[in-house]
Amino acid sequence: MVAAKILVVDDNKSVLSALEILLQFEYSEVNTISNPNQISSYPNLASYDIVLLDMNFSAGVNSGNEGLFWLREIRKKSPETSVIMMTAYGAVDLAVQALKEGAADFILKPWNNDKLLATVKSALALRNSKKEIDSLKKKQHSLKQHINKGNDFIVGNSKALNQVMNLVHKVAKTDVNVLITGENGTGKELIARELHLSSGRKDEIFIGVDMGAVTESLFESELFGHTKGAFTDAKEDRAGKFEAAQGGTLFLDEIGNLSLQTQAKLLSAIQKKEIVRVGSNKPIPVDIRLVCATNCDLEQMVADGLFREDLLYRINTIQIKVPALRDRGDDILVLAEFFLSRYMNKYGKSGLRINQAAQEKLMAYPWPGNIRELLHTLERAVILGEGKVLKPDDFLLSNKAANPSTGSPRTLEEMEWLMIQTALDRHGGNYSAAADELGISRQTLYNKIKKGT
Ligand SMILES: Nc1ncnc2c1ncn2[C@@H]1O[C@H](COP(=O)(O)OP(=O)(O)OP(=O)(O)O)[C@@H](O)[C@H]1O
Repeated sequence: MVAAKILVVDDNKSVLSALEILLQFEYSEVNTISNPNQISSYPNLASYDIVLLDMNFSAGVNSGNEGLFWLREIRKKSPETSVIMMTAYGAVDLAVQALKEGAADFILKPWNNDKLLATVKSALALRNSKKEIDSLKKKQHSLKQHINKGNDFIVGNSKALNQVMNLVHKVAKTDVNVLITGENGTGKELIARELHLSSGRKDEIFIGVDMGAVTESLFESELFGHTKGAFTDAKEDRAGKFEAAQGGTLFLDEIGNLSLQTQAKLLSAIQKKEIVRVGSNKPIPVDIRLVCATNCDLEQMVADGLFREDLLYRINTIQIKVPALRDRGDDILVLAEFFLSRYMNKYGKSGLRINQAAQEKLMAYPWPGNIRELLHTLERAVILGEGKVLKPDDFLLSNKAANPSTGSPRTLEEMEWLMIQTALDRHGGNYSAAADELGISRQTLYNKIKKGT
C-alpha cells in the first residue's frame, strides 16, 4: 500500500464508489465528494497528493467549463496537488486546455482500470519529485544565504573607503568582470563579497578560490572539475568551482600567482564562457560573474612577460583599488574600536578602552599587513592586556615595517619577514618568482605570508 492521499470529485455516485474501491487497494487514504462546491472549503485540501476531478457537473452541460473552473480553484488553494481530469466526452481540445492550465493528466470515461492506476501512479511520482525539488530549492536557498553572509562587514568611514564603496555599488549593477587590487589584508575579499551582495546575483552563490593555495597540478580539476577515473584520486565525478558558482559570483583571489600555462587555461574558459571537466570532452556552459583580486602589479608583470596581456584585458574591465590602511586616516581607530569590542565579546572581557597615547601609536604605525595585522594586534592586546586601559605597550607592533635599508631586524622572524618582503618587492609581488629566489616552495612562502601578517 502506497502512502498517499487521493480525493475524487464527481457528481455520479457510482463513479465515486467504483473509484474508491479501486484506489483503496493501492493508496492509504481515498476520499470522495459528489458536490464540487465543497472543494473550496474542503478540510486540508493542501494535504492531498492527487485530485481526480470530473470535467462536467451540471446535467446536460458538457463544455468542460465547470471542470476548468474547479481545476483553477484547486490550483489556487493547493498548487502542489496534482489534478487528473476525467470526462466522458473525449474532446482533445478540452484535454489540452486542462493541461495548459496545470492539470497533471487526463482520463477518458469509461476508464480502463489498469490505465487509470498507471496514470495516478505517474502523477504521484511527478508530485513527489516536485516536492523533493521544492524542498531542495529551499535548502539550497538558505545554504546560499548562509554562505553569502560571511561573518564580517565593512567598517570604516574614510573618504578613501567611501570612494571605493561608491564604485563597488555602481559596478555591482552591471555584470562586468572586476579586478580588485590592493596590498595584503586591505579587505579585497570583503569588497568582492559586497560587490556580489549588491548585485543582481545576490541570491545566488559566492564562491571564493585562493589561487595562491591551488597547486599547478590541481588547478584544472579544482576550477573545472573532473570525471571519475580522470586521474588516480578521482574516485567520482566532481564539479569544479566554475560550475559550483553557476549563476553567481566566482572570486579568484591572488590571481597574480598563476603560471603562464594556467593563465592560458583560465583565459580560454573566460572567453568561451564554458569549461570542460578533466577527463571529459563535453563543454559545459557557465554563467558566472568573475571577480579577481591581486596584490601584484599586473601591468608590470605583463611588461615582464609574467602575465598574459589578453587575460589582464579580460579580467579588469573595471579595476577597484582598495587603499592601504595607512592611507585611511581615522579608519585605523574606528576599526581598532570595532575589533576591540569583537574580541572583548570573544574573550569575555568588558569595559576595555584604548588610551590616547596608544591611539597615537596605532595612528603612527604604517600597518604593512593592513587590516588583518590590525585585527591580530587588537586580539593580542585584549588577551594579554592587564587592567581596563590599554596602553602603548599593550600593542605589540612588529618591526616588520622597518625600511629594509635603514631598519635593522631584531629577531630571526623579523629577518625572515624582511627577506620575504624584499624578494616580493623585487618580483613585483609574484609569489612563484620570490619563492624561487628564496629557495622555498611557493606554498611554503604563501603559508609564511598568511601567518606573518
Ligand atoms: N573594512 C573592514 N571592516 C572590517 N573588517 C575588515 C575590513 N576590511 C578587512 N577586514 C577584515 O580583515 C581581514 C582581511 O581582509 P581580506 O581577507 O578581505 O583582505 P584581502 O585584501 O583579501 O587579503 P589578502 O590579500 O591576504 O587575500 C579579514 O578578516 C576581514 O574580515
